[in-house]
Amino acid sequence: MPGADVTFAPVWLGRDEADALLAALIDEIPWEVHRLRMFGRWVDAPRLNAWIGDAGASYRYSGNTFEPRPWTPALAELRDRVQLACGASFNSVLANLYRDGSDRMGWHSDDEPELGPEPVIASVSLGAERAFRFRAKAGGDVLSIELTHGSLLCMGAGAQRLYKHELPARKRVAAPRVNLTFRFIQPADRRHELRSRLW
Ligand SMILES: O=C(O)CCC(=O)C(=O)O
Ligand SMILES: [Fe+2]
Repeated sequence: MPGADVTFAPVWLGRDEADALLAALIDEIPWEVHRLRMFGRWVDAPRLNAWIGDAGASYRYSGNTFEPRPWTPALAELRDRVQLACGASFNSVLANLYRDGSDRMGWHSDDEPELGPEPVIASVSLGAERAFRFRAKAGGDVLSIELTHGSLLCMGAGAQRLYKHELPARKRVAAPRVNLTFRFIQPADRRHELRSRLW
């Protein structure tokens, strides 16, 4: 991917560990339906979500402000390992539960101001294998990769600034998939500093 620092480990977790983690997360995460503002209307997100993180790591997207829920035991342990693997620090995670192949996420970049100018975002996938697609904002071909059970995708510099990504529906899939995107939310005072530097 020209200009973007993206790495992918298809078998980051072994099968037994990935199976156990999938079951634990479906059970212990407080899943909810997030309502999103789209083209002036409020709609239910086509998946379940939870925003989890350190106190103060609140996140604004699609017309909402989400206050973080506390780390669960499995997520706190996983965060430490993801930090080592991707070489970055994370204070929060957006958890996505795709109940079956109809659940999906549309084209977007994770470029909200609280993520800072060149965020590192680490994405762990568990459960049903689904396609993940990148498209350069400048145009050109779509790049598709299969996000396997137990895989780790690190999206670094350039990935959000230059590209959009999506998780399209895959109707034949009946099994659930959990995806975790670990993020670093800039503290509120630092956000102010980042914004005022633009003026
Ligand atoms: O489910 C995925 O693999 C992608 C999730 C995603 O792009 C996000 O949470 O921002
Ligand atoms: Fe994303």
